[in-house]
Amino acid sequence: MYSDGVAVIGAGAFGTALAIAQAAKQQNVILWGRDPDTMGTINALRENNARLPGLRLPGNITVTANMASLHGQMTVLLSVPTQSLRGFLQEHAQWLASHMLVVCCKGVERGTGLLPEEIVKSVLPQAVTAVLTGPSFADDIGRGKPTALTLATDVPSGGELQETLSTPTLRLYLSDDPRGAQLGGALKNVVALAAGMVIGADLGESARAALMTRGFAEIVRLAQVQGAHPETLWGLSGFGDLILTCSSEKSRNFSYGVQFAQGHHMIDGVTVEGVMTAHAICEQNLDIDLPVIYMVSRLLKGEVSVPQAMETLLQRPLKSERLL
Ligand SMILES: NC(=O)C1=CN([C@@H]2O[C@H](COP(=O)(O)OP(=O)(O)OC[C@H]3O[C@@H](n4cnc5c(N)ncnc54)[C@H](OP(=O)(O)O)[C@@H]3O)[C@@H](O)[C@H]2O)C=CC1
Ligand SMILES: O=C(CO)COP(=O)(O)O
Repeated sequence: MYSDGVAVIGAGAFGTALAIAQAAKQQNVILWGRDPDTMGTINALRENNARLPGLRLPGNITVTANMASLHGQMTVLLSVPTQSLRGFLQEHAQWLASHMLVVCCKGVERGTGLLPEEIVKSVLPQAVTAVLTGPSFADDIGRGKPTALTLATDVPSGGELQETLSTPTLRLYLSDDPRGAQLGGALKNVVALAAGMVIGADLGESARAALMTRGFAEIVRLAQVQGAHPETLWGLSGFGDLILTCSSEKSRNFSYGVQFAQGHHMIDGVTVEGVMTAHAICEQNLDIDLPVIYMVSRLLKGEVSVPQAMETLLQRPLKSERLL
């Protein structure tokens, strides 16, 4: 089942890295991107110099902008930004029906509050799906540095998929909680924005640790209310990814937060998933205590400054340190 190879959809940094990693294992890998000129350049250079410079694409990666290259029953890794996922699926639904669709993006859709796998199911109700998430920078994965991720799925063939996608350096742990895994991956980006703002505003590393911990409490709280298993969040897709993203300037979410606090804005065209995810959570008007997540959305909208946000958070009534 799904033994006709691996295709990666989205020739951004992550999609390119996943294709390179899979090329170490699979005989043939397809890397699909929407723009024929861009894909032509990537193919000619055998490098995605715009999104993942310095990494060579092995010869067994077919670089294409043609969805007809997908064939048989493939394992398809969906690596387009969350807010673009629905548009992509609607445009290309006819090519996707027979394949196992593995969602690799991290976020919550604005307007619907849906997680990526739910977006897939809303466009393609019959789709067989899984979620690949956890702590991993594209550059690390592309360079074959050791990485451990969560593969979360309800399908009985999850173990087979785990075998298919694991490589000697990419170690996948199986989970039966796609919802929890996706909430961890989406919400850690919002906390990473906040952590970046703390560092950018020179509020100190102690403040960052406090924010990460209380942000994690919010992630677990929200995930539990939304039907996830709290222990999923203690794993790679939650706690693991939170640590990575809040502590490295390689993270675009963290870096965006740093620059935001210093009055700069990152260039257009850079994927910073936490921005839309923060707003997507807020617009759901959930009856859950989420002070950090809500504050990030207000900061990004310009409703409060970083010093005002910190003062507001510090002045909240004192409480017990219960996680849930
Ligand atoms: N980079 C990383 O280290 C990691 C990223 N991720 C996740 O992977 C997802 C993708 O991120 P990443 O690859 O880094 O982002 P990038 O900004 O590097 O690339 C995004 C890619 O998506 C393409 N794209 C955007 N909209 C569409 C669309 N409607 N149809 C087809 N392609 C589209 C863009 O094409 P174009 O160039 O034409 O605009 C671009 O190639 C995100 O959800 C991110 O959170 C997860 C783990 C690690
Ligand atoms: O998801 C990631 C690491 O696991 C990548 O983080 P950024 O999107 O912030 O770069």
